[in-house]
Amino acid sequence: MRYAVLVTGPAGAGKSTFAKSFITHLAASKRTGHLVNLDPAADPSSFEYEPTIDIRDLVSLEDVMSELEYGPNGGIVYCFEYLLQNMDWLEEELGGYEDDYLIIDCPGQIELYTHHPFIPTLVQHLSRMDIRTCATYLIESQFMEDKYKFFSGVLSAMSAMVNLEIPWINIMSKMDLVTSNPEDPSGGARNGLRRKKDIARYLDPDPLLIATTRGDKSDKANPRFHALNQAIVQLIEDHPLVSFLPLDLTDTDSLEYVVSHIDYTMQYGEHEEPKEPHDLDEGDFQDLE
Ligand SMILES: Nc1nc2c(ncn2[C@@H]2O[C@H](COP(=O)(O)OP(=O)(O)OP(=O)(O)O)[C@@H](O)[C@H]2O)c(=O)[nH]1
Ligand SMILES: [Mg+2]
Repeated sequence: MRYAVLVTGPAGAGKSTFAKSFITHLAASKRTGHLVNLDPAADPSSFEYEPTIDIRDLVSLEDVMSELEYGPNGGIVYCFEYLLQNMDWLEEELGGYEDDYLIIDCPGQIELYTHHPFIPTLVQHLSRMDIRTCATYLIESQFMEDKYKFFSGVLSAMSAMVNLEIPWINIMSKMDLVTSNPEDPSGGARNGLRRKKDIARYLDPDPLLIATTRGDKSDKANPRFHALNQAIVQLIEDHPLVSFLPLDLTDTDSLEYVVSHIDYTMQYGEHEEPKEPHDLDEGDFQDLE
């Protein structure tokens, strides 16, 4: 059985950093993971881990920009379209990895998740290849500093996930930036997240956070804005699809918690046979003699 974890989310959410930490964590637990880079704009010098499969071997953003005169954003969309037309390339690249865990680092372009069928199409191909897939959608903790930004993140997560027929996990990344640090003079109060309870209202989004309170100036200034907020509150209340797992990469337990959720949603290991002693090389015993 093969497994794949798609790492998606808006630009700069910490996808590549999470993917790297994930691989490191698997290696430390003696599990084999492979990094698949699907970001045609990734900077090769930033790879701490050489990806096993790299979209840039198929199509490079630089070439698309110089030869087809695309800008960087249209260029990425073009690269992804090209990938979907050449899925046999990916199938071939993926062919040789049995019993493995693939971590697929995706680009941060929001269009790829909201108005193109890229991820659903990719997911269909993966399931045709008998790869059990789960998706993660990261948004960064700084989004919690601004209620409106946060809810636009929630809505983007919702719009990205509704079309998918695979398990989906939302992750609030960079939690190390919000834990109230005793050395921070504001004690985390700067972003209004002093108390655990406040954070909980974001991780399990409480739509009342954006319900306009009476006496709020914006309420008087623009009644339409108020009506829109009410509609969004209603939408989130009626469809509580989105909640976030906090991820603090400076804390191994936090990463382990997220990984165990991912394993669980994919029912990882359910089909694994216990390893027989003959799976070990004879050489393994020589040291014991
Ligand atoms: N404090 C903190 N910073 C982080 C964390 N994860 C990522 N960053 C920083 O956030 C920035 C973006 O991280 P990336 O991992 O490149 O984000 P990405 O989602 O892959 O970005 P794109 O591929 O450009 O969309 C970098 O400067 C990282 O060092 C984290 O857990 N904590
Ligand atoms: Mg990245």
